[in-house]
Amino acid sequence: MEVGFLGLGIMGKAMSMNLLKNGFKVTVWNRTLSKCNELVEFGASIGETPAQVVKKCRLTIAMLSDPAAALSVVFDKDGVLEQIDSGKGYIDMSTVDPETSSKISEAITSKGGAFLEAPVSGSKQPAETGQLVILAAGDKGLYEESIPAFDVLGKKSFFLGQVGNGAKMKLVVNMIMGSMMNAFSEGLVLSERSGLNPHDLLDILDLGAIANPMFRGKGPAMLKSNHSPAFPLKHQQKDMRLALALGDENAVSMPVAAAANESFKKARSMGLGDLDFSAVYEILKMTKD
Ligand SMILES: NC(=O)C1=CN([C@@H]2O[C@H](COP(=O)(O)OP(=O)(O)OC[C@H]3O[C@@H](n4cnc5c(N)ncnc54)[C@H](OP(=O)(O)O)[C@@H]3O)[C@@H](O)[C@H]2O)C=CC1
Ligand SMILES: O=CCCC(=O)O
Repeated sequence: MEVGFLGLGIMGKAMSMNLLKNGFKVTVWNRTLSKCNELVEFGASIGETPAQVVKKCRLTIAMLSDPAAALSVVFDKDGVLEQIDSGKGYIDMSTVDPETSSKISEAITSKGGAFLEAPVSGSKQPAETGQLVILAAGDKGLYEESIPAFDVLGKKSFFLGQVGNGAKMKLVVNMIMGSMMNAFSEGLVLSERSGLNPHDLLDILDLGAIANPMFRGKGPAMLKSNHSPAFPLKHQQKDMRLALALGDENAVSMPVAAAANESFKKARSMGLGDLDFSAVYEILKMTKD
């Protein structure tokens, strides 16, 4: 199957590589076109614009940084809208808010195309090994047609109904994750400052009711101040902001998430946005009496 792929950042590169390795023909585009070269070495073709990719492929997947990028790739000159038509599908796997997703959906479907939002849970390594969790919503027919690709990209796909539900689910999950990362970081700092060995804390957490892959996977690197980016902090802060807006719309009080968002914002303002979101630990560590 010929698949187009727009956006070759941390996630898009790993996902498109996975499709190539599993026998899909892939045509890639990235705003910084030089990032396509590595994929070409593995057999990908290059589309010079999003429109060219859509013209060539029946299915096009996008994995872009944020709502502004997702909208730009669809609506700007040489964008997806110029070539989408009936018989073609567009799948946006970026993490965006439901309003952005709905805007894109309306534009695509008004030109006869099919649209699916399909944000993912899971980071760089699950993207490399095809272990993502796919949170799809929108056109059911396109979802079914996309299952061979989703089976390569993920370990499980959910179809959540109408457009917006995938985006909302993803924001809820990441809101919880961002809050957990803050609580975890505070716990590491508290253990160190109160004279405990934080490595003992990691071992104890891992044996108890709140053991989880995030603490297990990131804890040891955090204690070495290694925040090599798997999930950039700037994207986690974007997700907290979008989740808080969803909370506003639904009159849900979220003081824990709001506090976590402040920590991520502070970390961004200190230039840590391109590091892993675990770097929020560094700003909590800086707080002194
Ligand atoms: N990293 C992770 O663990 C996960 C990330 N996500 C979500 O997936 C999406 C991608 O994340 P990730 O790969 O980490 O992000 P990166 O920052 O590594 O990549 C972002 C991509 O978006 C492109 N881009 C940014 N702005 C624009 C624009 N205005 N027009 C066109 N392209 C643009 C970048 O192009 P260029 O190379 O030119 O800068 C790049 O291809 C985000 O929505 C993120 O929240 C979801 C699950 C996990
Ligand atoms: O959006 C990013 C999610 C990262 C993860 O699920 O580990």
